[in-house]
Amino acid sequence: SSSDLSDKCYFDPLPCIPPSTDNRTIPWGEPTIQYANGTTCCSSLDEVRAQLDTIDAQLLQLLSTRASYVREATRFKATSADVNDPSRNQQVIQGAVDAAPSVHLPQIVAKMVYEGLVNSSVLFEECIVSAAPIFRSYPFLIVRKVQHIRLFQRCWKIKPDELSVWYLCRCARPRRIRWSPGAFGIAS
Ligand SMILES: C=C(O[C@@H]1C=C(C(=O)O)C=C[C@H]1O)C(=O)O
Repeated sequence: SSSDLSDKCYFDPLPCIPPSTDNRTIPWGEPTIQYANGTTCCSSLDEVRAQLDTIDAQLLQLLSTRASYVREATRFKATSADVNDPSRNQQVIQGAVDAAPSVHLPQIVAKMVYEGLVNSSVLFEECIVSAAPIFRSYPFLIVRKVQHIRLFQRCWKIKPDELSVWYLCRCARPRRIRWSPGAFGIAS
């Protein structure tokens, strides 16, 4: 029956079915969504799209949360070459494809959405890693002249606004040495 054939649309690979040339009278068939209270959906394309818009907004929120963890993953990767983990990508995609039938999700949707998810996440992570400043921390830095700060910056690729770097400020009184955290360029 036609129901047997549409069941196959939930599995990858999709069945080879010759394209239909029928010109149907719409809406055809019966509503395929049943709510717990016994009512059904949907009676118009607008009603379908209103539901899709609500679901897409929920997906967007979940994708945002996922992206924040994807970003967090970069903190455990030393180089941009470490970002892409093909075996983990495959595990994530295959896990979704395998679980799809249990939640009545077409496997082709699971496969392509999760492929897009991991591939785009890798691009996002590569951008984050490339944009991140090189961060080195030092216990202290003895500085008497602004030129020395500039030299240190050049040698160690330290940015002047990195608060982890402290400068030692020698004050007017000899032997009295004061520790000050702060931005470069204002030391004497
Ligand atoms: C998030 C990670 O980085 C990449 C992105 C992945 C994802 O979006 O699930 C999986 C593996 C990595 O290619 C990770 O290593 O877990």
